[in-house]
Amino acid sequence: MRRQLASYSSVLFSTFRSYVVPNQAAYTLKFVELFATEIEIPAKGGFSSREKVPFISFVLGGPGSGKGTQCAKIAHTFGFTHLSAGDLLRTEISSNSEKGAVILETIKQGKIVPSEVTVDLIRRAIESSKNHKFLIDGFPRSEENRIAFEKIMGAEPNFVLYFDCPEEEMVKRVLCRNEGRVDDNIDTLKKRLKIYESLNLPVINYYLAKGKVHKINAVGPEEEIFEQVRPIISSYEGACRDFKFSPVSILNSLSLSAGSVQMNMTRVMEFGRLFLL
Ligand SMILES: Nc1ncnc2c1ncn2[C@@H]1O[C@H](COP(=O)(O)OP(=O)(O)O)[C@@H](O)[C@H]1O
Ligand SMILES: O=c1ccn([C@@H]2O[C@H](COP(=O)(O)OP(=O)(O)O)[C@@H](O)[C@H]2O)c(=O)[nH]1
Ligand SMILES: [Mg+2]
Repeated sequence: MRRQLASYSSVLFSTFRSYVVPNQAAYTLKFVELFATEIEIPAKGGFSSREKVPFISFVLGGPGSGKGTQCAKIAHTFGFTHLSAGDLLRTEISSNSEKGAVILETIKQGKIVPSEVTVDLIRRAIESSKNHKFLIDGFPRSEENRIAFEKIMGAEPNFVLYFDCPEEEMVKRVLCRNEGRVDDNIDTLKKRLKIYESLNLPVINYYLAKGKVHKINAVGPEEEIFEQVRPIISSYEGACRDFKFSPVSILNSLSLSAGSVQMNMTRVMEFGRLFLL
């Protein structure tokens, strides 16, 4: 069972407010103690207060549904950083690293690269960016991917865009894509479509049940599809702008597992300070 700290917020706020404040330092200390009794500091991962608190959208849909095309438009119009998991993996292949050979073989077979490899590439890309709002395109591709991301990053997406496209249309687009990709051929595509149905749709359903998914009809001219996307992204603009420094963002970025509540202590301190200053 997983819980988000945000769900504790009302309890925490009321508990927090109930303290009498003789001075700020004592107040902060009490606040930290309040958390310290129930937290476990993760060995790695998560974002410290000195780092950014990322505002994250996962962008999902089958191969050829138009994720990359629409992400480019969103990034251009709204200033998101577009992180395509597939592109990150392809860059790793080009670097001729040991991992690259394994990734290439996996992609050729239309299979999913081990989660820790992909999450690590995404984490590095987020951490090395000056931006704080990200589109993560084509990830997570399986429940295992999703769970690994949430565990390693200590964060859930703020929302999910889902490009819903009939298989026939996806096949037509991928086979015409002409980007020289090793996996854009009918044999690999058939495997990718099967994996999409069996492993990726459950991720979309998971976030649907959490009310985080915006479903887009991906058939039609690119510009018309973007007109469906535009108001959705606009609706998050205020939240994005304020997100970086708001206490809610800090809460939202902390994902807690029952039994092993995980949190970065420095973020607790930051949270306390936000209330006191
Ligand atoms: N709305 C659309 N109608 C027709 N073709 C499209 C549309 N959107 C994207 N494409 C084309 O389809 C192919 C797949 O699009 P892409 O954005 O790469 O999808 P994905 O990242 O989901 O695999 C590309 O060649 C792209 O130019
Ligand atoms: O999180 C990811 C993203 C991609 N891939 C691999 O990379 C391929 C291409 O992914 P991409 O997102 O570029 O394909 P698209 O859906 O855009 O056609 C996939 O079929 C997988 O083999 C993966 O293993 N994990
Ligand atoms: Mg793509």
